[in-house]
Amino acid sequence: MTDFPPSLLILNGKGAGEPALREAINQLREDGVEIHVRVTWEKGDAARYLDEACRLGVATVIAGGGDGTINEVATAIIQCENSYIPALGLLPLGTANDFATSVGIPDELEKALKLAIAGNATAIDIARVNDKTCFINMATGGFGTRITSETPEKLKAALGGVSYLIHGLMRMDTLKADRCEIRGENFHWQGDALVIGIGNGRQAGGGQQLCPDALINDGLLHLRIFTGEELLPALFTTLSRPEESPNLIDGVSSWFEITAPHDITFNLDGEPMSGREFRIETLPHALECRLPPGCPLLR
Ligand SMILES: Nc1ncnc2c1ncn2[C@@H]1O[C@H](COP(=O)(O)OP(=O)(O)OP(=O)(O)O)[C@@H](O)[C@H]1O
Ligand SMILES: [Mg+2]
Repeated sequence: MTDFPPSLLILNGKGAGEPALREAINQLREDGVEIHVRVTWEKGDAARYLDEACRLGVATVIAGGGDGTINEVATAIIQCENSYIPALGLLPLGTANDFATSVGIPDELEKALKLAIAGNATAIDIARVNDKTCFINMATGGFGTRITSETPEKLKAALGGVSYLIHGLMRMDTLKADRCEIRGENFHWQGDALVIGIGNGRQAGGGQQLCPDALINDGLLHLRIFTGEELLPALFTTLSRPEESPNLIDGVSSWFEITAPHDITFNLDGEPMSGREFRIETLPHALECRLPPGCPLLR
């Protein structure tokens, strides 16, 4: 175990109190593994800790948290100007953990931690929105957006991924289609959208497979639009039997442009961003990530 390369774990403060994690870290250290731990309090902390990781020269920066934490660490990695850039490791400690779940990170904390430190580093894509904000997993707009961005923190903590769906059902009064226009390579669509999913990864909102064929290292984004003509019934048949639904529009492109006459809120890995114009593009092979063998999201 002593030949494990050094790493720095960036732990989201929300999940830092876990005694099993302390135990697992202590065990690794006893086995001679060099592992630094830093805890975040607010947005921006992950980027500051990445600077420290570079100074320490660690091989891996582990994102300990949910999709939002992975997003912050991955964004900091691709913006890093150091000559040696650490790989990303994943330790799922969030609510939905959609990215980590879909790439096959083990549930068991100790196994996930070992994989994060010593797994094979593979180049993966990231998506960038309006030349600035990134997402590594999914951007969801419309109804799904409201589900995630309005789920109260406490409910999230108590119910895990399921709370996204329950909260969405409680807030059916907010269900409303958004008119928009979407362009991509060989793609153009205009109409009323209920949910828009744009995926580098496949699932969002606690297990909803919005882009079931997406791969994270193919340089492409997968788009799925749930059209709004039939509102609620459409959404439920679509989520349960996607292959039979007349309410789905799919597209694949390395970029998409979305414009709307009213503000759309997109959730980028679970963190909201509003506007009327979005240009989303992939940055192919922008960072290295330690993934399990046979990861289903690699081509
Ligand atoms: N100590 C802290 N307490 C509360 N929030 C924090 C803390 N540190 C960071 N954050 C914020 O937590 C958010 C990211 O949370 P994250 O996505 O990792 O967990 P989650 O939302 O519970 O899980 P998931 O996205 O997988 O459902 C970011 O907005 C970040 O700024
Ligand atoms: Mg989150």
